[in-house]
Amino acid sequence: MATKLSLLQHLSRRSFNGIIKRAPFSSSSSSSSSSSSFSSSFSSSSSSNEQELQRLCGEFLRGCEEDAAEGGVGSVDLLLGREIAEIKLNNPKKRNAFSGRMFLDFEKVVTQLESWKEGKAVIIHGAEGAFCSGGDLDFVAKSLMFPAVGYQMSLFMTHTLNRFASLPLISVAMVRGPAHGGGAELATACDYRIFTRTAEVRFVQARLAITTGFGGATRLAGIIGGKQALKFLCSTDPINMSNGRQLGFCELICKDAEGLDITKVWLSDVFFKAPADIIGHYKRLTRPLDTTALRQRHLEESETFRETWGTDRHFQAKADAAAERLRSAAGQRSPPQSKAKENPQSS
Ligand SMILES: C[C@@H](C(=O)O)C(=O)SCCNC(=O)CCNC(=O)[C@H](O)C(C)(C)COP(=O)(O)OP(=O)(O)OC[C@H]1O[C@@H](n2cnc3c(N)ncnc32)[C@H](O)[C@@H]1OP(=O)(O)O
Repeated sequence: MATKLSLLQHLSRRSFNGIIKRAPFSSSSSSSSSSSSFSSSFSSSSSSNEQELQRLCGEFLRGCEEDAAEGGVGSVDLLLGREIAEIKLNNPKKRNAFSGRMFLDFEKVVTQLESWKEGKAVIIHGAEGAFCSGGDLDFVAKSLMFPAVGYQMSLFMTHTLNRFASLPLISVAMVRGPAHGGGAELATACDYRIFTRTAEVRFVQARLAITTGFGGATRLAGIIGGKQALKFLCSTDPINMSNGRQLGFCELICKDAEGLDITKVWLSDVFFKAPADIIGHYKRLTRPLDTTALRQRHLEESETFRETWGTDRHFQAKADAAAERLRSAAGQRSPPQSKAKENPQSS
């Protein structure tokens, strides 16, 4: 097994050599469609750190562009309404997992929202009965299983989610179905969460022998407190309709079919008496006092992620999790009588 794992890692490294060797990202380069807008929201420290962040994020995006050029699946769609924008994660065959193309799309959507002046709120949701199952495991296996590249992904997503969280809009994650791994982290980047009855937020990273990569641990602790966050991150237990409100993680629970409508009504009832610019001011005035410490913690989270990502232990845990999913899918498919035969006392 060890040889197999090392070989896989070697292959992953090779596939990213091209990306790592390419010319460093520069914010002035206009050739790359994705390199448009890294504002300075990640770190308030020196400009050389800022440049390094931009370089690493740019390298990650160029890898995503390659995936998109090779026909990578899925999209992140933006619908601008009069007061509310909707971001739809759209990769339903993979439970809206994030492909390279979707990482690219997401960054573009955040850039577009940064210049949307009329809006009051943004709702993020997933297509067809799921919120988001984290990173696309096929894209991850093909391209990312190398600590340096995992680190790029982590910096990129943390930075982009910080930009998203800083928008002068009320943000809501409308969670229907699974929000696992990076999907759970995405839900923590919103001001509020509304659950449907099937919502299941699970930080499954510990089972994969990795830590959170998109700033989710820091954010979860900010939402439900450090003591509770520690429990859900280590146990990988779900946050769902039975504990979500009590934890202060979600505001409301509604039927699956009504999720979007209820979210819009709730936004309008609670927030929309205020004009858009006043909402923007209050978003700014209610942000955490010590953003420098927060950013520092996010950087620490990305560095911890790099230590755990792409190790033999991670490969093994990922393979075990995949085998477990196959076993449980096969179990669900087997007819009830054969189960009864295996365990005659079960009826
Ligand atoms: C980036 C990293 C981070 O946090 O930093 C992460 O995100 S780590 C976390 C990475 N994510 C995960 O480990 C979640 C893996 N997925 C699951 O546990 C499960 O699929 C659930 C999300 C609970 C959904 O279960 P459910 O029974 O509803 O559906 P299912 O398992 O039959 O999945 C339907 C189809 O979607 C695919 N599928 C599901 N999740 C996927 C993913 N993340 N990447 C690629 N494909 C995925 C399945 O392989 C299957 O494909 P076929 O129809 O072809 O069989």
